[in-house]
Amino acid sequence: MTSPFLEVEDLRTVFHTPRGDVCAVDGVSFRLTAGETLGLVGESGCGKSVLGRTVMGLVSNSRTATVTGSVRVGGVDVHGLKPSERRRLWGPEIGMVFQDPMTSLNPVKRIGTHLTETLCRHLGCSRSEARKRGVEMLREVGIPEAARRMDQYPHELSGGMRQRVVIAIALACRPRLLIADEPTTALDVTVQKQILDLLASLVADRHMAMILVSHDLGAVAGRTDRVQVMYAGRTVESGATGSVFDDARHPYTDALLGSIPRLEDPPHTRLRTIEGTPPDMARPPAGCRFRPRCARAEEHCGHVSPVLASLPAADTPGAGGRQVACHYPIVLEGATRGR
Ligand SMILES: Nc1ncnc2c1ncn2[C@@H]1O[C@H](COP(=O)(O)OP(=O)(O)OP(=O)(O)O)[C@@H](O)[C@H]1O
Repeated sequence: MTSPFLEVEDLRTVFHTPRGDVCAVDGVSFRLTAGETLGLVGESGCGKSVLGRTVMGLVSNSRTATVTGSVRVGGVDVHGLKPSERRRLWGPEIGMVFQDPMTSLNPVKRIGTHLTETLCRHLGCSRSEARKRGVEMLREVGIPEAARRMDQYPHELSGGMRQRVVIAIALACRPRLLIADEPTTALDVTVQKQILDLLASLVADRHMAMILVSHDLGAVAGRTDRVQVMYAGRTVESGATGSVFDDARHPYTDALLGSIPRLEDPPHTRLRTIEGTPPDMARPPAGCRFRPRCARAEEHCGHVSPVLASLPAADTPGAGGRQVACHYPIVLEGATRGR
């Protein structure tokens, strides 16, 4: 079996705020091998971005945050490193693409400067070599007239082109892991698919591992091998993407999937919505955090937190590794377990 390139074990990220401690990521674990892609999904505020940033080491132990558990990248404990050592992982080991390309690009620097600075700093290229490689990278991410674009400023490019530049920068040092945090949220809907498909094909060509963070289930469907559904800082369900989407077991996953409009639905079909709002993370409810919004909840759910447990292989034919954290998971018709 291939050893995992990324190992996240029982990761907890707690922010110390004036309102009290906010446990944004609460005991999350997963592993990724080279060439494997993971979708992290859930509603706004469930901890997806904080998880991505903690994996990268952008959030670490400080006066305002406490990180426990472990993140190992290529066997190296990210949070055991000094800040300067951690920064050396960014580029050659881990690349990151954020939501809004304008926050990643410096508006007063030319596109070429962004790329050549990254290549010179991390790979020790000469300026002419870095420029040559920069042009190649822009071509690889589908930017026409790449040489001319090198001399332009970010504002001279469309939003989609800017995000392609950010992807080129993130991949310039050939990282082994890419974390893409809502990479298309700020883009026009017609450009979103192009960028997601570009990311998926680059990651496959380079046999990289990728974490695709998204609130949009459609974005991760068909573009990730596995999916991890998060609710209020915790993993509520995980497994092979197709298996989770076809056969959701957690009531939250089921509700999320039910809120996606489908072309085959008759006209005027009402979309299902999830009643209520996610909990205040400074004061999460006791027991199962989804209980106040869950139609299947029993009294017990308000007292005891469900643990993330593996489903029996016989219960999920053809889809090993399914896990769910629910006292009363949805069961297939004809099954004897649950309700
Ligand atoms: N620096 C911080 N200090 C205090 N709380 C924070 C900080 N960063 C994030 N949080 C809180 O952590 C929780 C998780 O935030 P996070 O940004 O990870 O959510 P998300 O699932 O990525 O949502 P979105 O899709 O809206 O970005 C939220 O309650 C948020 O308010």
